[in-house]
Order: sequence, then C-alpha cells, then structure tokens
Amino acid sequence: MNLRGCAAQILAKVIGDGQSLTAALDHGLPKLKDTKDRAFVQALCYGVVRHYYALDFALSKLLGKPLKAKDADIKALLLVGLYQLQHMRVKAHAAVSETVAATSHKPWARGLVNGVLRQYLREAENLLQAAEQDPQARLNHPQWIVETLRRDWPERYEKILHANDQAAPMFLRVNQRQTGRDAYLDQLAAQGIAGQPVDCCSTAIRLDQAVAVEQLPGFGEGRVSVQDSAAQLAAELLDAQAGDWVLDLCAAPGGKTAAILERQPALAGLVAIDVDAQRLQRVDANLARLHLQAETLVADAGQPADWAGQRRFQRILLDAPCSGFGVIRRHPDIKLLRRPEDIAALQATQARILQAAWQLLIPGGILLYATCSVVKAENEQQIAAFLAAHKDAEELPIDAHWGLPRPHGRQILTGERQMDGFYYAKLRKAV
Ligand SMILES: C[S@@+](CC[C@H](N)C(=O)[O-])C[C@H]1O[C@@H](n2cnc3c(N)ncnc32)[C@H](O)[C@@H]1O
Repeated sequence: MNLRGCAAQILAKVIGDGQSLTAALDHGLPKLKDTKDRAFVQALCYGVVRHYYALDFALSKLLGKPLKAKDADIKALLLVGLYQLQHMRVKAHAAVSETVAATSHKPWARGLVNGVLRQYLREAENLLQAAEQDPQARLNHPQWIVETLRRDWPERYEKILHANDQAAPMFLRVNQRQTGRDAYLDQLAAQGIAGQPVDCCSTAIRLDQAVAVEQLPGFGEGRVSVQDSAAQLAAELLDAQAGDWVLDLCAAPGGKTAAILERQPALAGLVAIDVDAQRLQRVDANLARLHLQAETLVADAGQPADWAGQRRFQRILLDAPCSGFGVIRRHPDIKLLRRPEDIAALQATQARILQAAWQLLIPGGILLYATCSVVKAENEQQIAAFLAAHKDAEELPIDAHWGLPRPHGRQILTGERQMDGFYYAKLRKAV
C-alpha cells in the first residue's frame, strides 16, 4: 500500500468530513501491518493537521482555484506532499514521486500533483515570504482562534499559538499505591528510558522521548499511566481525605479518576459519571489495569435527579467539557473542527453542570472545577459568574509555584513547564 495515499485517505476524513483525527487514525491505521509504516503514516497525518493553515495557504497559492469538495483526498495528498517537502527529512525527489504514485485511483490528478509539488520546490522561498504577510498562515491557526486568544491574552497569545504547534512531551503518572517516583525512574533507566521528575507535581515524570506504553516497566500491571502533569495536578488539588465520598463528573477516559484513587486509598467510595457510554468503558478498563475500584455510571452530569438520589459528596471534581484549547498540541484537529459558536455552547453546558454539581456537595465540601482550556469565558469568567450567583460558595486560593494566579482560579498556559494548558478553581460550600 502507498503510505502517502493511506495518510491522504485518513486526512480526507478530517479535512473533508469533519471527523476527529483520532477516530480517522483508529479506522485507517490498522490496515497497515508494519509498525514502522503505521508510525510514518501517523507522523504524516499529525504533521499535516498541525501545520494545516500554513500548508493550506501555500497550496491555495499554487493551485490558483480550489479543488472540488469530492476531491478532498487529492487536496489531502497535496498537503502530504507539501508537508514532506517543508518539514520532513525525506529526499525531495522521493517525496514527489511517491506522492504522485498515490494518485493511481484518480489518474487525472497525476499531472496536477506532480506540477504543484515541483512548482513548490521552485517557489518555496517566495511562498514563505508571502505567508509572513498573511496572519492566518503566519500564525498557523484560523483567524477566529487567533482573535479569541489575542483578546484574552494580548501579551501572551503568540507564545500560546507557538506552543500549540509543538509536539507535546510524554508524561507519566507513577501509581503511588505500587511504587515511588524515584524507584520508577530507576526502573526506567534500567530499560534505557530517560526521564525527569517534574518539580511541581509529585507523581509526574517527563520522558526525554516518547516510547510505546508496552516498553514501560510494569505498565500492564498498573505501575504507571500516561498523563500530562497539568492534568495530574487535579488529584493533589482535590486533596480527598480518608472516608470521603468523591464524585468525578465528566470522568472518561478516567485519567483523573485513577489519580484520585491512587492518591487516597481510604476513600469511602468514588462515583465516576460520563455521558458517553463508550468512553466510560475506557474508565473501567483503566481502573482494571490499575487494580482500582469505582462505581461508573453513564449519565448526564447536569441531570443529577436521574441518578444521584439522596447521595451527597465531600469532594467533587468537575472536569468540564471544554474547547480543548489547552491541548491543541495533542489534538491539532481542534483547530480545524471547532467553530466559533462552540465556545458559548460549551460555556452554557459548563454552567449547567456546575450548577447541578453544587447541589450534590455537602456543606463544607470542596468542588474542584477544571478545564483543559485557556479561554477565559470557560474558566475565570465562568467561576466569576458562579460565585456572583451562589452566596454559599467561597473560593479557596490555590497557592502554587505553577500557573498564573487569576482573579478566580489558576491558569496554566500551554507550554508552561512543557505542560498542557489547564485551568483550576477550588470552591468550598458554606457550612
Ligand atoms: C475533558 S473530558 C474528561 C477527561 C477525564 N476527566 C480524564 O481525566 O480522563 C470531558 C468529558 O465530559 C464528558 N461529558 C460531556 N458532557 C457531559 C455531560 N453532560 N455529562 C457527563 N459527561 C459529559 C465527555 O464525554 C468527556 O468524556
């Protein structure tokens, strides 16, 4: 199978049909038997999506007029070609001829692909200069995302946009119930895997280079999990105590659920809720691997009348559905798939779930609100509106040496200490 063609088919589903890159890769990659081939195709797909706005600018200049919607596969193939020429250490003539060879199902496109890629090689310098004059191409994000981040972070938005376009490091969370971080670093070193302890999070290790999870000592037995250290902070901040009932709202795939359980072995219990049944199965699978127990429920977190009964909780984590603008570097397709109107819709969902969650907290209990977003409307402004409307809510300060203190909560901007962008706010219910 032609690997460029395979990448183009996967990318056409994202660019043409609006599928997520993860879903398109999950469908397309298993067709390849060789691990190296899969890794190459995955690198092409991530690369094209990550650099989409810059590559698309160059392509539009080279094409003159856009391709028809039914030819999204050819557009994807051209982007694959341009990505290789601009960003990969493959020989130009091999990149061109292999990419041209992937047009065998549409012979008319052969000349087009050949011509466009060769023209690019002649005009690369001019195209790069032209891209510098076009904000969407220069910043490699759709204009509305640039504007959203510029409005919220006028001094820092270019840094955030740049961080969004870097591949994220691999972080591990050591399962404290099984081993300590130093001991696990030794086990990694014995396997020739280099990693560093993360100073702001006691369970986190940052690997110098990503590896397949099968290579991690004790992964199958639950000694360690993969999780960004910004996300690991949730368990520390929630600080669940022995004997507490904990409610984990919007829990799938269960990274924070597991972190909370690993940190506090003597909980009375933990209930993990997610509206997506398939994703919730991943919570069960993760907990089984880690030898942890929780009650998992498919339910709408905003409708507790359907599932909570009289149950009340000492600690609630609300890891709210959000734009994901803090994790664009891990999910670059967010730039292509999100729409401006999504932000207000998400803000409304967050407010609805937060309001519902508050009813389930016992007096004196603590709710931790979290998002993997850097958009103020989803974060500090959401919490400001909540505090204004709930006189029984008091904000607890988060004293930390990570993140930025905000009028409400604490914000990690993408790339700080190589972490994902994250937001946390801690609220206590009056007794
Ligand atoms: C940011 S992810 C959660 C990540 C998870 N807490 C973790 O650490 O692995 C948000 C989750 O919210 C879920 N979700 C969205 N709307 C929901 C709702 N109304 N009720 C419950 N879950 C919801 C989504 O299915 C998704 O799994």
